[in-house]
Amino acid sequence: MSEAERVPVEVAVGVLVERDATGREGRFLLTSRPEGKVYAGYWEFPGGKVEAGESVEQALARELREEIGIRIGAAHPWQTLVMDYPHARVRLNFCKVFEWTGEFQMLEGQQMAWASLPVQVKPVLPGTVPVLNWFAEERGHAGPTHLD
Ligand SMILES: Nc1nc2c([nH]c(=O)n2[C@H]2C[C@H](O)[C@@H](COP(=O)(O)OP(=O)(O)OP(=O)(O)O)O2)c(=O)[nH]1
Repeated sequence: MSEAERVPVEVAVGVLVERDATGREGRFLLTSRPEGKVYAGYWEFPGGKVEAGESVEQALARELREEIGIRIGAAHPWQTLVMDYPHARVRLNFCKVFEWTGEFQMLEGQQMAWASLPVQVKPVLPGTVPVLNWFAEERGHAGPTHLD
């Protein structure tokens, strides 16, 4: 099958963003991919594959509970992006999340980092780079968005 014909796997991705009292957006949460997964150790936004019968929002709530131990409030659909990796073609459904409850627990042995631009943790996953560019646009950030 050619690249263009591969049906994308739907992925729900949570972009947790801190907001101040005026609603201005601040730091966002990055997590590292656990050992044993493709791109282990690369930094991304938490999330995972949508299972049969689930909506993106349901998948996101489940993944964030399973992976980082929190319960989320509303998921706000933000951007979508299809990425072709050698291992899979994925459609990333990025949702912003501003409200959650519970303590963060890295239940798969990941690491977490509250980040702002330019992101200091590395390496970042290829699918993370466009998100940093969207943040840069929204925030009027000029210059690099992450370290190489
Ligand atoms: N979670 C997440 N996945 C991303 C991001 N950017 C990106 O390209 N991806 C890709 C990597 C993977 O190919 C796919 C997500 O699959 P995954 O392996 O994390 O999903 P999962 O937790 O359901 O994993 P599994 O049950 O199959 O082990 O999307 C991102 O920011 N977050």
